[in-house]
Amino acid sequence: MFDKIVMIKKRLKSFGYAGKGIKFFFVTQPHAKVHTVMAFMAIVLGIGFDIARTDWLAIVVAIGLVLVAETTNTALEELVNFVSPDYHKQAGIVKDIAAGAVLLAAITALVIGVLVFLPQIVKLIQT
Ligand SMILES: Nc1ncnc2c1ncn2[C@@H]1O[C@H](COP(=O)(O)OP(=O)(O)OP(=O)(O)O)[C@@H](O)[C@H]1O
Repeated sequence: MFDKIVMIKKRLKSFGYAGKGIKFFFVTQPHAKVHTVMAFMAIVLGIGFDIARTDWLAIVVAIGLVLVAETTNTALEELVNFVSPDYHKQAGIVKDIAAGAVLLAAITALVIGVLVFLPQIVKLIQT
């Protein structure tokens, strides 16, 4: 019983650390604000067009994918800045690849957004 309480406390502490990381991301990264606005717009459009459940799944995955890529990119940038504050070719490659991952996620999200909302917008224009 006591062991279980200790384990639950440890889990809760881990959530706290993760929350600190997410807070750092949203407070320090200008890109976080851009993604938040984009996600908000997608949610408003989804509600406005009353999109299907499967479309909501795609939108939620797209938003999550971009946020996961951006937070991971931020973590890698912090790590690189810590271990290699001076110019180093490999440090640059790590940052470039992490930035590339964000770009890939953003392009995927854009394609999902077009696939979900473009037919709705065309329908709206035609009516
Ligand atoms: N220590 C380094 N050594 C070599 N090249 C680096 C180093 N730091 C940054 N670079 C190069 O400069 C680019 C931009 O790095 P920077 O840290 O400014 O990232 P950023 O994408 O502008 O991040 P942000 O604006 O979110 O802080 C990297 O993608 C990399 O090519």
